[in-house]
Amino acid sequence: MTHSKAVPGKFISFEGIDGAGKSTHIGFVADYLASRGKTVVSSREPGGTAVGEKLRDLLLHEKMDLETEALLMFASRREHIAQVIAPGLARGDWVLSDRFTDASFAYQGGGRGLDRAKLEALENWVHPHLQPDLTLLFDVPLDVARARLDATRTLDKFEQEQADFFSACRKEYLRRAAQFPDRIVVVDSTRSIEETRAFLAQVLGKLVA
Ligand SMILES: Nc1ncnc2c1ncn2[C@@H]1O[C@H](COP(=O)(O)OP(=O)(O)OP(=O)(O)O)[C@@H](O)[C@H]1O
Ligand SMILES: Cc1cn([C@H]2C[C@H](O)[C@@H](COP(=O)(O)O)O2)c(=O)[nH]c1=O
Repeated sequence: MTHSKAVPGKFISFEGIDGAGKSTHIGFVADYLASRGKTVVSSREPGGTAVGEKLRDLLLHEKMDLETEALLMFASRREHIAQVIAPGLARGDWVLSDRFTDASFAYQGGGRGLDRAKLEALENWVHPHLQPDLTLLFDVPLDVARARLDATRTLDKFEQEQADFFSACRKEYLRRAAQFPDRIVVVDSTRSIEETRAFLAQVLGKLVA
């Protein structure tokens, strides 16, 4: 339990560079948990609330100053915690979030080069006592992620970034996985969807037990 006050619910975040495959597996995780009697809330960042979805639209489509981008990510997060995450955990739900603060360290910190101390200050302000119970970091080489994205959709502002940007994001994600080994589980997302599901079931089995 990584919340300062004991809460009955659990919080799982899903991370990875764009195209790594995390969104594909959130539905599987939700079904797995529901089949074991858990009430599941699935959400995302930026977004997850009415205000957050408006911020998401700005963040994914408008060019802006790097610090504005970081601040808006944390503004969306603050609203998400207040409206969705904290109430869900207090009810005893299992809250699944497609991205959380590791993404700010990876993208605004690693990818864009924002000073890590500024991100830590924002983290300490916005959620001083809340961390996910488990973070699933979907990891793939850049070329695999890019091929998956190119095959599927029109690219947003972040997805249009170049390889060196994603390389720096991935490096920061993996650095954080090494820093927080008890929380972050690296998922080898080069494997097939079926193999990945089997691995996720093993990881979740330990948390549900
Ligand atoms: N293990 C896998 N093997 C092959 N294809 C996969 C695998 N996982 C996901 N895909 C495919 O890759 C594409 C991107 O997956 P997905 O949308 O889950 O990525 P994502 O990490 O959530 O990306 P984003 O962060 O940009 O939303 C989808 O078409 C999905 O079907
Ligand atoms: C939370 C968060 C997200 N981002 C970026 C990462 C992605 O490129 C987009 C979200 O799109 P997705 O398809 O829903 O994953 O936003 C970021 O840069 N910083 C953050 O804190």
